[in-house]
Amino acid sequence: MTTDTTTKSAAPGATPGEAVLDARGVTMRFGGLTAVRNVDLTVNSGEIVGLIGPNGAGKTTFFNCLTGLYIPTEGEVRYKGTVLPSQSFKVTAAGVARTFQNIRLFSNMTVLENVLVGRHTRTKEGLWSALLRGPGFKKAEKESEERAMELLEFIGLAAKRDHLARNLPYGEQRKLEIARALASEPGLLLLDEPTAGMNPQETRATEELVFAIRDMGIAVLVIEHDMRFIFNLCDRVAVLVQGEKLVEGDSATVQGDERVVAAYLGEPYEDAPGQAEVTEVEAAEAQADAAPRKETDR
Ligand SMILES: Nc1ncnc2c1ncn2[C@@H]1O[C@H](COP(=O)(O)OP(=O)(O)OP(=O)(O)O)[C@@H](O)[C@H]1O
Repeated sequence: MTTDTTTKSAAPGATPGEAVLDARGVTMRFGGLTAVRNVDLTVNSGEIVGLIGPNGAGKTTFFNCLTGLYIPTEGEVRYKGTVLPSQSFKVTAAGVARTFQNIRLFSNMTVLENVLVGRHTRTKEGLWSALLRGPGFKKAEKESEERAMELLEFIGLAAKRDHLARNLPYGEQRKLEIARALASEPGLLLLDEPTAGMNPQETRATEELVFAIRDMGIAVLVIEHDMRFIFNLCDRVAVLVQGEKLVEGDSATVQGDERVVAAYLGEPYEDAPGQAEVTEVEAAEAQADAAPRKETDR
């Protein structure tokens, strides 16, 4: 594989407690369907924030708006005070990394190579330098490999550095995705259902891993359906229902909120959308399903 180079830093670090992510009024429409409506969300440095909601609530769409996969129809997303660019590789270079709901590894590359790929936004050697493999390139390549190995040690996959990604058990593939995201040296990590398909033991290990990532100084925003995982892990939890933020608060507040229970059980709650709005959304969804979808992770 080609790579690399000298480490470049992302945006300067946020002061403890300052907003790392500040999303304001984010709205995403697909034709007549409003998948995300006027959502505000902040993630402060040192925080782990959870984003929950029933299926189809707009969680992944919101993530896609934060990471440049979608350009929000309305609203603004700032990372450490600066408006994020609208292309995903620039968002990663700015300091926001993510994993996907469906694992997206380079399955025919080794574990180490997958992590090295994640470092490309932090390297600055040009094409000629890489082709000529001069001393600058070799030094940078060595540094990059050392950093990749540190990350593999951190997530517990160093012994499998030369295994093909596709031969790893499912839980380890998910860990490798996290290591690859960390390789871009982010200040904010977005995890989309990191424990999907994991057994309880793997889920507990992932919980520990996310705490360790937070302790490294990386703020975390996580989508997850596993409520025990979310409520153990998160300093704050926001609940999306039908594209809107219904509630936000600490775990106890959210768990005790009857509107959240109602949203999950499908029961009506005060100010719930009326039947006319529900019918409108269903019609728009049917129309969106019939239309060709953009080639993204959904
Ligand atoms: N590219 C797209 N084009 C049209 N509609 C879309 C697109 N992506 C998502 N949607 C619609 O937007 C709504 C929100 O979907 P989204 O995947 O963001 O929800 P989610 O909360 O992540 O769901 P889940 O928990 O099932 O993953 C759904 O009605 C979905 O069908």
